[in-house]
Amino acid sequence: MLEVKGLKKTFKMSKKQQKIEKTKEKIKVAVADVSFDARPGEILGILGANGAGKTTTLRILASVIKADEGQVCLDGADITGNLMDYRRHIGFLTSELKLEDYFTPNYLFDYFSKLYGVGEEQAAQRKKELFEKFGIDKFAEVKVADMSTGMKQKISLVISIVHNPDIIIFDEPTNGLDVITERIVVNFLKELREQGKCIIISSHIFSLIEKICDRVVIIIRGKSVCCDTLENVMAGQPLEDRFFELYENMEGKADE
Ligand SMILES: Nc1ncnc2c1ncn2[C@@H]1O[C@H](COP(=O)(O)OP(=O)(O)OP(=O)(O)O)[C@@H](O)[C@H]1O
Repeated sequence: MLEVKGLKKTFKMSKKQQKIEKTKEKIKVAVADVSFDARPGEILGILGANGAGKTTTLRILASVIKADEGQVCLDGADITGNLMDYRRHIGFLTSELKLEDYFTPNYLFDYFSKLYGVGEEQAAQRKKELFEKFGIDKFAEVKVADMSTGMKQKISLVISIVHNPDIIIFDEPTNGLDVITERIVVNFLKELREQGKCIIISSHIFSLIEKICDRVVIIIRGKSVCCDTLENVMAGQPLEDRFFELYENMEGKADE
């Protein structure tokens, strides 16, 4: 089980950012207080508006950046105790990932398999399976530059899990995808859940969270305001209505 306790993360604001956000504050609190847990065999959805702190939370979880405060524990042990070992357990798909134009899917898959120390035979078998599943096989030798956005997204997804991790962290996994690719990705996430993987996705799309998540964390202005089963979070209402109820509640508190 992955436990996230009291995360806080601040960033220094650039002059440009201060101008955009119309503030003189030098520090941006991206994550103020986030706690939740994620379990094997479930899809946990992190729901929040733009700028709520979802990506920052996932980057901390994926050990790309360090929290200022708080802890991430895997099966009771703080991940900072053995980061290299922890990283073998996780696959991270970030919406910020840019694939270099001149590489091919074949090259990228082999490169990342070697990086994760996956044996050649095992990597070849996994590549065949994943490329077939996502329809990448026909494009295996085509350069990224000549691919559609959907195909690039599928390649990014596949290379993030070359090492068959048991914790899968996907930031906005269906963003920018056409309906067919979205369906393939959603079905794949459900398949991974059946295999007992622990899946954490972030999204601002209510219908996606309602469709596939078992449990939900709602982040509002950097704070996790709930972490419970989808049914309990919804409390008999559409998720969107429930979200705005919690949102208005937080806004009210901020005005006090
Ligand atoms: N490196 C950084 N430097 C300064 N501010 C940052 C940095 N990263 C994030 N922020 C700010 O922190 C806040 C939370 O950002 P984050 O990307 O975590 O939100 P998000 O919920 O993922 O939103 P979105 O859906 O728009 O990506 C935003 O206001 C963002 O501008």
